[in-house]
Amino acid sequence: MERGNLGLKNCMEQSIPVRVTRGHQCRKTENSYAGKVYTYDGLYKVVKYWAEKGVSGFTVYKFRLKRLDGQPPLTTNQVHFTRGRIPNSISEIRGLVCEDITGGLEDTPIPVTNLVDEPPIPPTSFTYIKDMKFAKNINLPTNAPPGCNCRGKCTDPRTCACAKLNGGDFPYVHNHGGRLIEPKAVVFECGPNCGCGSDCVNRISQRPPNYRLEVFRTPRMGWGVRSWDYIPSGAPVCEYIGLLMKTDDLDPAADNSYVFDIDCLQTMNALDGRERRLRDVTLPSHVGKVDETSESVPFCIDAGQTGNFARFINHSCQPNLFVQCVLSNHHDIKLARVILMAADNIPPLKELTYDYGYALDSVMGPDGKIRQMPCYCGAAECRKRLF
Ligand SMILES: C[S@@+](CC[C@H](N)C(=O)[O-])C[C@H]1O[C@@H](n2cnc3c(N)ncnc32)[C@H](O)[C@@H]1O
Repeated sequence: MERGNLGLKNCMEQSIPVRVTRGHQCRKTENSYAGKVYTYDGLYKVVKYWAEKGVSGFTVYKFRLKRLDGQPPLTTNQVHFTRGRIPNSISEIRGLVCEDITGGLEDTPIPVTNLVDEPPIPPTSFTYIKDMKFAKNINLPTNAPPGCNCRGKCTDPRTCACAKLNGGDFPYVHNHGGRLIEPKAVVFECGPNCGCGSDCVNRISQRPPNYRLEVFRTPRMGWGVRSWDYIPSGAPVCEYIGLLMKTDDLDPAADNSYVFDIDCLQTMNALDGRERRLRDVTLPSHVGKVDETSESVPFCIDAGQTGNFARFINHSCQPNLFVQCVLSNHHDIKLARVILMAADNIPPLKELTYDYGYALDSVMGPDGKIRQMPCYCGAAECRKRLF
């Protein structure tokens, strides 16, 4: 015996458990280069081995493995189960109430389904946009950062000026269409004055969303969003798009459920420690000061009337997305782009969620009284209140 066979025999004789990984065939288009998806099955004990003649006449060793008790149930069946539920065409979508909420604006249509209401209704009173709108009194900085001198794609972090802003390396890696290596205080992407093109690894969040998404009616949280595709950890899912405006101009009496405060300080502080986040980048002085003493943030994105699908993403106390502030066209941190990124490997059909970041008792009604909202995220560690 040699290599794997010998290893398994030794594990049996010395009672050492082995880790089992199973390979499942999948279409090559489903985010797999090899045409296989692998799932971890857990720890097994090798209970027996024997030799047989294989089909080509060689001796083949076979092993019987028994799964150890006390481990979480196998997820192997779920891999087949969720794939089986993903529609192949519009006519297969159950509960379809709108074929494409984007009205053709996004490259991939986003259908809306409702299997909850009777009669089923689509979302109302909102217009889909895919690019940010700006309130009249918002002036984006006009002096775009000088950028890098790279050509084509940025590849050498030692010479790329944008990599230097990110602490000396590129924040993203290319694989799976581009993934953020780890959450950062702020990500500096390449911008209009950089020599590189749209394929550059340091422009990943500027590319259009490339997952097959669905807006669906949840039983208790209104509309929600899920993906039919597997989303790898660190992949940008979308930018929060709506009307960028001054927070002071919000009508306190209006329904502000779709307002996202551009609060990079809060995301840098990892939502009061609820999120894992490294303070690994010292902010260059030119990005503008985040006022650590101020209670309110100067700018917000209101997606109430107009917005993209990010406005339908619900809160969870154990979310699978996180908020990443990104600077590209300018370096004013108060007006950073808000990108939602995968915090985990997200299997198909799992609802996409992020932590809205509210501190409890922090939301006041127009009457000045504290408002409370129950949380229905269903997470094991749910705080039971959104705010
Ligand atoms: C940005 S919207 C999200 C989309 C929304 N569900 C819809 O139907 O359009 C925020 C609102 O969704 C609801 N919501 C989001 N997450 C929730 C949660 N975990 N528990 C209860 N309601 C939630 C609340 O009504 C909240 O004000």
